[in-house]
Amino acid sequence: MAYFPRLGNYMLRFLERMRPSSQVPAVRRQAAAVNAPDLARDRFFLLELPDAGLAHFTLCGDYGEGGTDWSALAARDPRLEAFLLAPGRTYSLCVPAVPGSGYRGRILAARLHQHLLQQLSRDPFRQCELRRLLCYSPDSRSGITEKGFILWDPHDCLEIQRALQGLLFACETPRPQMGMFKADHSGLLWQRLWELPGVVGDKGGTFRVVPTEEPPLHPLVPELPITVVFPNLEETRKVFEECIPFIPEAKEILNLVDKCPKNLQKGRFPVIVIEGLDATGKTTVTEKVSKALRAVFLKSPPPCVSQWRKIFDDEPTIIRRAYYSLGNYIMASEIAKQSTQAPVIIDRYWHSTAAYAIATEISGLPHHLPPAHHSVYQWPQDLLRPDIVLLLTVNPEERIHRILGRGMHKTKEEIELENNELFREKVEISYQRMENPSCHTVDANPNRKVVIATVLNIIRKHCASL
Ligand SMILES: Nc1ncnc2c1ncn2[C@@H]1O[C@H](COP(=O)(O)OP(=O)(O)O)[C@@H](O)[C@H]1O
Ligand SMILES: Nc1ccn([C@H]2C[C@H](O)[C@@H](COP(=O)(O)OP(=O)(O)O)O2)c(=O)n1
Repeated sequence: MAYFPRLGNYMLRFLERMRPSSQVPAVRRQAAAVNAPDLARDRFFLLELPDAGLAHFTLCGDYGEGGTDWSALAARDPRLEAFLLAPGRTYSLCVPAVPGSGYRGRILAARLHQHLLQQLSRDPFRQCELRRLLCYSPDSRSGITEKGFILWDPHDCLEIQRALQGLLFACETPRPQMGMFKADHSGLLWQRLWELPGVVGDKGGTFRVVPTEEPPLHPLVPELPITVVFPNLEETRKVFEECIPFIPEAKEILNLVDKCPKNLQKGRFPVIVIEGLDATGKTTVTEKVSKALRAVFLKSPPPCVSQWRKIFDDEPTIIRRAYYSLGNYIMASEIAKQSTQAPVIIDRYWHSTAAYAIATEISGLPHHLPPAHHSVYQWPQDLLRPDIVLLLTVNPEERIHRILGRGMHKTKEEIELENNELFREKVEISYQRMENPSCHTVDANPNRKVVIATVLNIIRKHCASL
């Protein structure tokens, strides 16, 4: 018992009980046939497959009541089976929602999810493959989503099972729910939920994994405005207030927000935003263009909050995105002030906050992103608007060439961007769907001189005073 010496024999006996039998017990299947099993209609799951496709399934309770959709029970999805029944052992882990507690519950669940992610990225789990799992209600109005993982251990080590047990025991209630997948003698896929001894309310059981159709909208889309793309300052503020007990810097940032004047007005000079993925040339362009236009150059997040950036970058997305969002509101008061004196050029603003948040949150392929004109692509009503936003785009090879040429320390997100062409595509599509103001796309592949001339040309055409 390398991991949990205190649990001793008790744990060993428990683990022994949890090792699955080679077949789903016949009595269960018989009971299912007699008692007319019901699909667990309130819990659907979404699994991100290795090719970034999404597979959806639900669980069929073996003692359910009500109408039985036998055709659905017989349904099979070869992609799901290939992944969940790969040689070795596949586990599922889902962080339960904290019911009825608003942002507080979401933040607690997000922190537990982040904690599990950190643990599952360490030894002994390094030998395993980890994928995103989402539990959702098929009725998007009624349900709160729960995030989790699928963990594939290609070697089916007892050490991994023990370590997972330890993770569960170490979590406070409500504990994550764990299960593992198994084929019966006819190759049908089942999930067996783990039952924790001594924990009231933890139900085990074996359930048929039934593939379901992809819903018209990615299940996370309806809740984006309360999870990562907050529609206004008041909502963002609420998230940060809940963070104060465990991140004291949240209070300092809220104090800065409170010092900003209300009902900001832009000055008479134009406000220009330069957007784009990392290494598309934003810094190069903003520096040269601000010189040419004698403009004030601003970078977001602003210096008064960027000292805490690392702290918030390490937090779950709900907190991280609230940090960048508040940074924009603080930035707005500087824009209002400076634009009374001179043109203002800004390296990133709201469009970065929204585009990165959407692309990170929505798993799968570009067609899973929220459809064009969705509310998450709209500029917040209470945030000072720029006059023009330019989006620099370069092809993936050129961008990687520039990143390598720069040779600087790369952030986790930059590495992900390099490795993950799909993520890059999703950020860029999200940028291009932004509205009021939308982005003017600039081909930034040519040499610096050409790109700067193009940018100046667009700005001068758009802003008559320049
Ligand atoms: N048009 C261009 N052609 C070639 N290299 C460029 C061009 N624009 C910028 N670079 C180089 O690419 C790298 C990334 O540019 P940078 O302005 O820092 O991008 P960002 O601010 O978008 O991350 C830098 O080394 C920069 O000198
Ligand atoms: N206003 C802003 C600015 C940055 N962000 C986020 C979006 C990405 O996660 C990172 C990118 O910032 P980073 O400083 O790495 O980008 P550049 O180096 O300027 O290309 O910050 C944001 O959400 N809102």
